[in-house]
Amino acid sequence: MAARVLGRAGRLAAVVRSSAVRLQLRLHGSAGLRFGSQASFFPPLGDAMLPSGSFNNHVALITGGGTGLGRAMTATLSQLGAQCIIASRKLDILQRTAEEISSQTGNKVHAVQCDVRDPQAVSQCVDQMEALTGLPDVIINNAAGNFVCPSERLSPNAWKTITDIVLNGTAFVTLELGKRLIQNQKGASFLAITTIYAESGSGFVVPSASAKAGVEALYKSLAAEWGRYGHRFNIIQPGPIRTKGAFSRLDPTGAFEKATIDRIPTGRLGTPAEIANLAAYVSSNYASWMSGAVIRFDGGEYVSLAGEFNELRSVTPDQWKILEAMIRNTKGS
Ligand SMILES: CCCCCCCCCCC/C=C\C=C\C(=O)SCCNC(=O)CCNC(=O)[C@H](O)C(C)(C)COP(=O)(O)OP(=O)(O)OC[C@H]1O[C@@H](n2cnc3c(N)ncnc32)[C@H](O)[C@@H]1OP(=O)(O)O
Ligand SMILES: NC(=O)C1=CN([C@@H]2O[C@H](COP(=O)(O)OP(=O)(O)OC[C@H]3O[C@@H](n4cnc5c(N)ncnc54)[C@H](OP(=O)(O)O)[C@@H]3O)[C@@H](O)[C@H]2O)C=CC1
Repeated sequence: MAARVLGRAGRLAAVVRSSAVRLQLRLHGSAGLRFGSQASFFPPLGDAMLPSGSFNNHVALITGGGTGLGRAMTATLSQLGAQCIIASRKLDILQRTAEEISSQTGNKVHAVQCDVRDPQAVSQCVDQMEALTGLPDVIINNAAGNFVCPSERLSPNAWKTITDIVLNGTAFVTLELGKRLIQNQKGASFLAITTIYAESGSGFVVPSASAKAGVEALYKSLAAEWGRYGHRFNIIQPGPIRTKGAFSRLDPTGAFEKATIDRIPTGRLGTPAEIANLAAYVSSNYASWMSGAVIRFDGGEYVSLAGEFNELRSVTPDQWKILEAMIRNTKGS
């Protein structure tokens, strides 16, 4: 009897061992489900989510509002009734965007040239804004600079350029407006756009990772300190959303796009309209109890990269039968 049981166990172990070799071969050949096919479960919606008029009589400043995600946020806020000011270095681009959005929504978008690295330029930009619209109700710190680069190739000026735009720029805009709003006893919503690797850090974008982490510390700190002046501070960490500015500097050949999509559990990149809806909600009076929040908006990419067993997604149901048998076969060993 014992010999029969041992014989059966031995045969099972042999089957399991040879199946395991086949399984390993197949895994190295990346068998299994294509993760990207899941996108059909998660179609993006493009229309504005909040009720029309949600930002009537509101003024919004969006840095980097001429392009990419900043442009999409400006379009949504403007559609919902806000008077917007967009600020960055390239006045021609700002003016084109402002005219296009104003003509679509019927609400005025103002273009103001400003390099956020220069505190004097920021102060002049706020002077200009005060004259045009008065102080803002909504501030979105969205302007950024970034490029992929091995850290051993970074010059001091490369480091300074990125950290000046991202951390110092955000601080200059936030402090200049904060002080004037406090003086005028006016409350406001501040939102910073960071990135998922502000939390984890990431090689090859080290100045950006360091500066974005600093922005998160700044916003969490001010959420605690300036609530007494009527100010809310929140953070959105976007995952990959195709914009010319980001993709041309982070994946210039396009070689990494497919692998990026494959690791996102919702099987696709985000869209500018989706983050614009989230930014509008966070900046609106519907979110008046939200402050100090860090909202990850990445289709699940962060947790997908973090979990060390997540690669097991490529194991097929048949392969699981084999793995399970192998694991059960360890009983008593
Ligand atoms: C596994 C790979 C996965 C790929 C995934 C696909 C994509 C995923 C997307 C996910 C995105 C996540 C986070 C995104 C964060 C972002 O912030 S994206 C926004 C990007 N947008 C911008 O950067 C717009 C603005 N950028 C610029 O204007 C410029 O790029 C710059 C350089 C930031 C600033 O311009 P400027 O002031 O004119 O500066 P320069 O004088 O040109 O340069 C200053 C110094 O920096 C050095 N430099 C510049 N470029 C590089 C480079 N590519 N490599 C190394 N060094 C560089 C330059 O030489 C200067 O230094 P020196 O004076 O010492 O020479
Ligand atoms: N797209 C993505 O996948 C992700 C984006 N993000 C973040 O989203 C935000 C928007 O990025 P995205 O729209 O993709 O990229 P863009 O390059 O389109 O946006 C960056 C904006 O910042 C402005 N800017 C750059 N330097 C300065 C400066 N010195 N002073 C003032 N404005 C400046 C640029 O305008 P100008 O050149 O006229 O100055 C531009 O409009 C950024 O904060 C980025 O870090 C985060 C994670 C993922």
